[in-house]
Amino acid sequence: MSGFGPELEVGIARLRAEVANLHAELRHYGLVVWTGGNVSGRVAGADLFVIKPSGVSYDQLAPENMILCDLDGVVVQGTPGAGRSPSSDTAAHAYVYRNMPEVGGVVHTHSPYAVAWATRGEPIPCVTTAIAAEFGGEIPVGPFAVIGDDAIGRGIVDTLSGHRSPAVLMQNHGPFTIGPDARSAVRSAVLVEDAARAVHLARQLGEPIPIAQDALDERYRLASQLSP
Ligand SMILES: O=C(CO)[C@@H](O)[C@H](O)COP(=O)(O)O
Repeated sequence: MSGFGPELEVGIARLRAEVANLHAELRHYGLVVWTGGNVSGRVAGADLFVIKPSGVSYDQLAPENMILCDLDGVVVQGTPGAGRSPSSDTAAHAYVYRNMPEVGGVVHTHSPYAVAWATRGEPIPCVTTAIAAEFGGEIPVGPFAVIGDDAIGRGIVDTLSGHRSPAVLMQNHGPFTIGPDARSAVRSAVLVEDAARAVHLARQLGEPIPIAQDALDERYRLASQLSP
């Protein structure tokens, strides 16, 4: 126990298990290789989040080695997993949690089709009903930014604030997704790769047909109503 009070301890323990398990989904859908990529989740009722350790094999990820951080990305000492460094993208996740209070989960992957679009700095156009439903329009591109300070987080927040899309393609890097919880952010990470692949394939055949704005809006509205 780390002195947070019993209710918070239970919440943190549940989130550790959820975040650890969700990493298996990244592998299941082929979104990551080696130790790249990361999932985090905000602790309900506290200025804390849980994220994976850096450089640890996916096979070894477990609730007890997930790392608890404050919203500045500083590891909470004396908690399980605190002996390791948190994922190298921790500062970006922390920036998002600090600046987007509605966000409860953040995911980053190097899923190959989405990375390919990111290398071109080209938004993925909304040319399927699946893209309209999940992203409500094109999937935007964020600025080029390197790891080390708040630049990646700022790029995510600046691009996604007020945008329907829960996904941004950070230029020359890859997709970051957000959601009300970690599972939703993982779902968007899966769907952004699916969109990137489908539109890439469509372009091999010619120029995809755009969806009329009113039809796109209606599809998004319906999907938002049905969304769990
Ligand atoms: O793209 C990057 C770095 O921005 C990440 O995907 C890292 O590859 C994550 O690795 P860990 O530090 O989490 O092991």
